[in-house]
Amino acid sequence: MLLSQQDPRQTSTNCPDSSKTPFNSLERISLFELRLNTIHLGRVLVCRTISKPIQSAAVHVEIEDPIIGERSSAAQETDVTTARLPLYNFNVSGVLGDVLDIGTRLFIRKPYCEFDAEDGLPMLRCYSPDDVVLVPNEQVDGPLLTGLRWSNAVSITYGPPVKQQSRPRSGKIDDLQRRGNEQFIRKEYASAIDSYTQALELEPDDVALLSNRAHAHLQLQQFRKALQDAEAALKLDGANPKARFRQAKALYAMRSYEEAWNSLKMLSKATVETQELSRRTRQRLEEQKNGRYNVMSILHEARSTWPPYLDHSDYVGPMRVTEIPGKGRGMVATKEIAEGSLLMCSKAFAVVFEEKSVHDIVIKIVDKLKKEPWVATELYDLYAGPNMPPMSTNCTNATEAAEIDIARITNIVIENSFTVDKELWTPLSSQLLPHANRRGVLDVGTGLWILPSLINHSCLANASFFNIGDFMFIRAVRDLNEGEEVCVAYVGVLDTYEGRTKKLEKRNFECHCPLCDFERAQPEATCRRAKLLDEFTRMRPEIQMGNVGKMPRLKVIMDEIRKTYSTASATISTSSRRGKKGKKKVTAGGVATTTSPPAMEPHQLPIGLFRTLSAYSHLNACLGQFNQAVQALHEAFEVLPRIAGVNFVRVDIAMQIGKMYGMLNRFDEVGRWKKVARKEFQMLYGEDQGLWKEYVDDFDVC
Ligand SMILES: C[S@@+](CC[C@H](N)C(=O)[O-])C[C@H]1O[C@@H](n2cnc3c(N)ncnc32)[C@H](O)[C@@H]1O
Repeated sequence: MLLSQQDPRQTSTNCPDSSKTPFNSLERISLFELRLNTIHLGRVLVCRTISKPIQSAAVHVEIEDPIIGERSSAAQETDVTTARLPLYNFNVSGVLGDVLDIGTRLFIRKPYCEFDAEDGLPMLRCYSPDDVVLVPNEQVDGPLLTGLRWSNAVSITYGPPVKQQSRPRSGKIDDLQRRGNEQFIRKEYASAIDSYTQALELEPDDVALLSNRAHAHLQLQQFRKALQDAEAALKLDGANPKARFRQAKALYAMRSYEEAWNSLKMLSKATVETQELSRRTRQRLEEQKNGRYNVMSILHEARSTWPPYLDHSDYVGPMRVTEIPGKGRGMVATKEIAEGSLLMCSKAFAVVFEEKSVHDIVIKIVDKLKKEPWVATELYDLYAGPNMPPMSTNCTNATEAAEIDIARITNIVIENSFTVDKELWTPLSSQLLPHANRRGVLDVGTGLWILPSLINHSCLANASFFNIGDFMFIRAVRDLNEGEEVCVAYVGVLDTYEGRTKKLEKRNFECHCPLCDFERAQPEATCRRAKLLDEFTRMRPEIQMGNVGKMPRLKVIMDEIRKTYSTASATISTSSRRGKKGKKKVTAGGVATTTSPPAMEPHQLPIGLFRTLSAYSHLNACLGQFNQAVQALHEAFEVLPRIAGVNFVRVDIAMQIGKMYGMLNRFDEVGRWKKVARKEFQMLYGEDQGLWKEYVDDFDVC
């Protein structure tokens, strides 16, 4: 509404006016023309209500202007001006909702408009009930109504009531409907559905029954059935607002946001419920189309909801599913993708938030299949292990039961599920870094996500994932070439070759990432390194406690690990240079089969040194030898390139280096390393300022 600011309580005209002045002698004014804080004497506002009235200190209702003149039907919906109207001293004999039903036309004398003290939005005021007249529905014409048309938002036919052509409803149907309604109010939704169904058997074309049954299905989260009923009702009466709203609600719940939006557009935006659903639908479309998520607010949402099942859209970046030789299906980039880009956001198919057995999530999935049988198609399409060939099912009908194959579901969970964290910062850093002890060990659960399940593993993964509640976000941690395979890490790269291989063996495959191939080709050096790291692992608790007596042995272990790499690199081609990008192997099908190469060749990545360097830095810091401590951290940062799965460690290390420089009064370096940490952080979580601040505050506390 366009409003011009004037002095409070100013009158717009000197024209004498009283509550007795006949309406027909007043000049009509539109909402659009109203000036702020002005009593428009001699004027009358003709409008109609577009929401149900709410009774508090005043009766509150929303109104809209009529459409004046010829305008296209597309313009009608968007050009209509609406406003809020509190009616004080408005005494009603009878049910308020009946007296002031949606679509009631009002004449308002001396309209006055001001800003609401609470929310600062403009609204109309009407203190005297004599200044408001309700125009009966039957009255079509009259001087003030001449030439007025209304928007399509509220579909009401004005004029004398049309004689119903349809045959009268039998008393039995009325009884069944009443029973259904009572059951609905008692939240006995299944029984209500039963009653409406019995009534519909007698009268299949009853709009109210279909719409009510849709409502009951919505309560039971039987969205497809709700949609079927709402659509059947709309076929009989396309202007039925309840059926339309239920159609939109079902479509929203089924994550068909575009269709939900189209449905909402056909409906009045007047009610609070409709407006709220429209707002949420627009947000979901923005997320789905542009991958724009407010991560911080999603985090707040997850922290204030239990269980944190969140209401957000899925997003898929420039990637496609394709066959990857030796790996089954996988995902590849369809164009060059910059590091830090969001690749995917996905809502879990099923999730348990506490540490529970596989059985618990299987039960959840079975429940879901019973409620929404059509989701079986995407579930059974997932990899179910080497001994279970793919199963195709095409369960599209809401009433059709999905085949419940417990053995297959169990296998699918084992092969595809991800661990679920309750908080964002992974516990990995607190295990590795003695200084970093933030939120402690996190409660973990298990989740199954459909599209992320098609992403294969690499120890040198280029995509990292994290979850907030039941939402998974996946980002590229390095630049990706077009056609390059997108991989996440199923196991941590800081584990030894043997450790990683054993874990992957359980999943029935052997990893052929450049690091695994390199370590496999150097069995002696790899085995020696594993033994040294084993010894280090045993010493680590004491190192973490600050036992500086362990320093000499730690130094020996570190030097020995360093040697295992120099032996290996002497026997491996030394043609690759530091910083050189790896080459893609392109198959006949044109698909790159390598994962994104890290900045260095594997034998130049002495990743196994990382943990000892970090521990060595810690002991030096305990001795107050900050120069040596910071030097070791620098090396730790160098030996661990940006690899998904452990990249949070780089954020931590960069922060540690900054902190250490602070001890040395090198404040220029403090700022520089904070920037480095910020960049690493953005690779994982995007550019959310609030999230970064929370992390920094957390870090400063420890
Ligand atoms: C979560 S699924 C990944 C999608 C799967 N490739 C598919 O076709 O549905 C995990 C399975 O994919 C295969 N896989 C994943 N990463 C692999 C890799 N690096 N090398 C070989 N097979 C791999 C293994 O069979 C593994 O058990």
